[in-house]
Amino acid sequence: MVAKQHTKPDPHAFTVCYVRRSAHHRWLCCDITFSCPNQGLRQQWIQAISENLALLSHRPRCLLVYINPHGGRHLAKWIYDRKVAPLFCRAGISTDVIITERANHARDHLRAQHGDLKKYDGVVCVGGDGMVNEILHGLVSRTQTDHRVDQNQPDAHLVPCSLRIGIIPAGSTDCICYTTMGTNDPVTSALHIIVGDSQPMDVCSVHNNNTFLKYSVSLLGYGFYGDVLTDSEKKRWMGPLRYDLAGVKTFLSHNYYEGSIWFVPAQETQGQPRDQEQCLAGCHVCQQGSYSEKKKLKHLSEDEKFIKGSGSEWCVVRGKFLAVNAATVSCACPRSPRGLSPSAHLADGTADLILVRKCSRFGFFRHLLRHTNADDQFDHPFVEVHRVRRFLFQPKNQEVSDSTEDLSDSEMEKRVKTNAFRPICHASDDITAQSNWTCDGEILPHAAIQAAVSVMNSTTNARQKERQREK
Ligand SMILES: CCCCCCCCCCCCC/C=C/[C@@H](O)[C@H](CO)NC(=O)CCCCCCCCCCCCCCC
Ligand SMILES: Nc1ncnc2c1ncn2[C@@H]1O[C@H](COP(=O)(O)OP(=O)(O)OP(=O)(O)O)[C@@H](O)[C@H]1O
Ligand SMILES: [Ca+2]
Repeated sequence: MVAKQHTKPDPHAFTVCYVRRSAHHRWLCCDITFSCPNQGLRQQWIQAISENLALLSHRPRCLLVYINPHGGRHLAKWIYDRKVAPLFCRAGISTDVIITERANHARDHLRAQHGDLKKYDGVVCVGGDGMVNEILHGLVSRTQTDHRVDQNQPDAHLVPCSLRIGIIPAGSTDCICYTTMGTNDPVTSALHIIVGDSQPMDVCSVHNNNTFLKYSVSLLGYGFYGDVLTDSEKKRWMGPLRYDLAGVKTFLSHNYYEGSIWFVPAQETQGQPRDQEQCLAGCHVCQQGSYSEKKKLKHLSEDEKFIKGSGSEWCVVRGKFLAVNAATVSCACPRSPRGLSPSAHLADGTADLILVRKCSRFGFFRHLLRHTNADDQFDHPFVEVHRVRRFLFQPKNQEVSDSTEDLSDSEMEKRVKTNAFRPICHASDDITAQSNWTCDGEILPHAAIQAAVSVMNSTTNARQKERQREK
C-alpha cells in the first residue's frame, strides 16, 4: 500500500503496507519488510513505489471528516482515533476533522461551503445511517443549489456530486455501510477509502405536496418500521438496544394502517426482487440499467424524459398494511445479514416495495424471523414485493378516488407532478390512524408521500481532472 522508512536496526530494509482480504468481506492492513543489499537500491525501491502510488489519481489525498460523537454506542471518536486515523496517516492522507456539536451540524456546514470543498477528494462520515443521510443531504443540496436545480420538483434531474462519501461505521444499525461493504468493520471501510474504491448509489427523493422532504438511501418505511423508529427516538440514551425494545413493543401493538400505494414497475431487464441475484461490485443489472436508460433518454426533451423515464403504467394496491417498506438497497445489516430485500440493487434506479398486509401476529412474527435466517421472507400470502422506479402512498383519509383508475398514464403523471390528490374524506369521516415514515432511521412526520429513485454517481474529482489534463 504505502512505502515507508523502516525503523528497525537494518538500515537497508523498507516496509510496504498492503491490503489483505479476509473472511466475511473484511480487509486487513498487513506489512511486509524487504531487505536490500545497499542504501542506494533501498532508496530506488522507495522512490519507484512512491512515484507509482502518486500516479493513482482515484486515491484520496485530502479528506474532510465528520465525527458524530453521539451515534451508536458513543464510540465514534474512539473508533476514528484508534482504528482509522493511523491508517490515513500511513497512507499519506491529510484530514480536516470536525466533531459535530448538534444534529444537522455536518449538513449545514456542507451546505454553507461554496468553493471551499475543492481542496477535498472526499467527505468521511464517522457515524450511523442518520449521519450518512445528513452528509448526503449537505452534499446533494449544495450541488443542486450550485446548479440551480429546484429540489421541490419531484421530477428534477439531480446533478451528481463531485465528492465521494466514505463511511466509517459507528452507529446503531450501520445498514448503508454494511450493504455497500459487506461488513461493518471500521478498518475495512478505511482501507476501501484509502485505495480509492467507489460505488454509485440509488437515491430516493421524497416529496409531499410538491415540497421536498428528504433523500433516502436505505429504508423508507411506513407502519411497523415507522412506529419502531418513532418509539425508539424516546429511548436514544439506550443506544442500539432501543430498537429491540421498541421493536418488541411495536410488534405487540400490532397496528395496521389503511391506504393505497401507486407505483411504476421497473423494466423486466432490471430483474425481480425474488430472482435471488446478489448485487456485487460490477453488477451487470446496475450497469445495464444505467446504460439502457441513458441511451433511451438521450434524444428526448426534459418533459419527455420524465414521462418516458417514469414508465408506461401505474399500478395500484389498496388495503390494510402492517408495513409498507421501500428498500432502495438490500438494507443488509448485522441484525439481518441478507437484509430486507436480499436481491435489491445498489445502483439500478429502482427500489423494492415490500407490502405486508394485515395478518396474524404469528404470521408477522414468522415473516420478521425470516430476516435473520436463510428462509424467504416474501414467501407468505400476506406479503407482496414489487421492483419500482417511483411510488406514492396515500393514507386512507387522503385516498385517491376510484375514478383515477380510468385515467390515462399521462394524466396520472400530470396529477402526480402537480400532486392533484386531495383528501377525499368528509367532515363526518373517521380519520384513520396514521403512522410516520422512517427515512434512513430519521422520522418524517408525513403519511402521504411521493418517492422516485435515481442513481447518484460522483463525478470525476478535481484531482482526477488535474491528472487527466497532465496526460
Ligand atoms: C424475532 C426476531 C425478529 C428480528 C427481526 C429483525 C428484522 C431486522 C430488519 C432490519 C432492517 C434494517 C433496515 C435498516 C434501516 C435503517 O435505515 C435504520 C437506520 O439505521 N435502522 C432501523 O430502522 C433499525 C430497525 C431495527 C428494527 C428492529 C426490529 C426488531 C423487531 C423485534 C420483533 C420481536 C418480536 C418478539 C415477539 C415476542
Ligand atoms: N453532536 C450531535 N449531537 C446530537 N445529535 C447529533 C450530533 N451529530 C449528529 N447528530 C444526529 O444524530 C443522529 C443519529 O446519529 P447516527 O446515525 O450517527 O447514529 P444512530 O442513529 O445511533 O445509528 P443508525 O442510524 O445506524 O441506527 C443523526 O441523524 C445526526 O443528525
Ligand atoms: Ca436499487
